[in-house]
Amino acid sequence: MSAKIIDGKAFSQTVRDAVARDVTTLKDKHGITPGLAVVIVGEDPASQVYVRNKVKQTAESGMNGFHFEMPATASEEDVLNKVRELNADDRVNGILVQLPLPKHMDEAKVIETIAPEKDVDGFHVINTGLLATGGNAMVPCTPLGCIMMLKDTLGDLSGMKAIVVGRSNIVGKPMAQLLLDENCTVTIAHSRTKDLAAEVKAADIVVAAVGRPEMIKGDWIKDGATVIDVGINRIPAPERGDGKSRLVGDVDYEGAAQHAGAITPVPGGVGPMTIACLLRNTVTATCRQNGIDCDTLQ
Ligand SMILES: Nc1nc2c(c(=O)[nH]1)N[C@@H](CN(C=O)c1ccc(C(=O)N[C@@H](CCC(=O)O)C(=O)O)cc1)CN2
Repeated sequence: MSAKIIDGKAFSQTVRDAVARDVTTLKDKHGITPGLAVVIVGEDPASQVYVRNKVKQTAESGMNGFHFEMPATASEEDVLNKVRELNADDRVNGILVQLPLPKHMDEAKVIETIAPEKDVDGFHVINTGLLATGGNAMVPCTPLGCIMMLKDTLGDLSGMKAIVVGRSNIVGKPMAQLLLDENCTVTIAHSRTKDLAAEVKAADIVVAAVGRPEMIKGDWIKDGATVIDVGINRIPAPERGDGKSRLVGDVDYEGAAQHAGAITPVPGGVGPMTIACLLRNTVTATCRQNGIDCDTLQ
């Protein structure tokens, strides 16, 4: 068996095109230009790349972008004050503080300071609570992108067995919730799970979000299963001979592609969908703040 490759780069472009159309309608019919504020603290090189892409794609979609860079030496209070200022700014519909934050800051405190209706990351406890109880939540971008790819690939997910490997607040837990909302039978696996191979083998849908390079082996995958690899791990690549590293996911891609029906690559799978969904969430937040039904925009 050779798996269909789920092209997150191409899919994210269709999401961004739809967002750009919605932004045009918001401007033309409602006189509103959505605004997204991105705050980065410190100089983590990967975060800088992600934020640069967010800022660029915000502008390309026709939204207003507000970009704030703070030094790693900034105090927690400086960051909280920036968030408070953005909460009060009517031009700003969405606020995102890039993670991870420097070690001396309490990430939860920063996230809980963002106004829940502007929390386009969906990390605020109000939004995680709404997601868990079937309310009108802002849904975290990476799980949202994963569920969109799964529905696009498989259609109705109802009754399927899904496993989420990883239980982080920003990916694993909301992912499991979204799969449950699609009527999947969901297992959440983690470092203490016994016989992970057998648990994965039973699943029609495997979402790997464990943060360990190629931990999920190819022969664990059930024939025909759909594999969504959230991992982005940079590992040494001596075979390149140029001293550079390479990116791999949490799944042994070559092995898994022999068994899976469909699989996301790394790079070019889940990653690009994360930023597209951030833009989608900013439009959603703008609509909700202005009493507009988002479904009427297209
Ligand atoms: N406030 C947030 N912080 C972080 C989030 C988040 O959703 N909100 N997620 C990640 C980082 N992230 C977005 O912020 C992100 C990660 C990866 C990609 C991506 O497109 N990856 C590419 C590969 C990029 C590379 O070469 O390194 C891919 O997978 O094709 C986009 C966004 C943590 N922080």
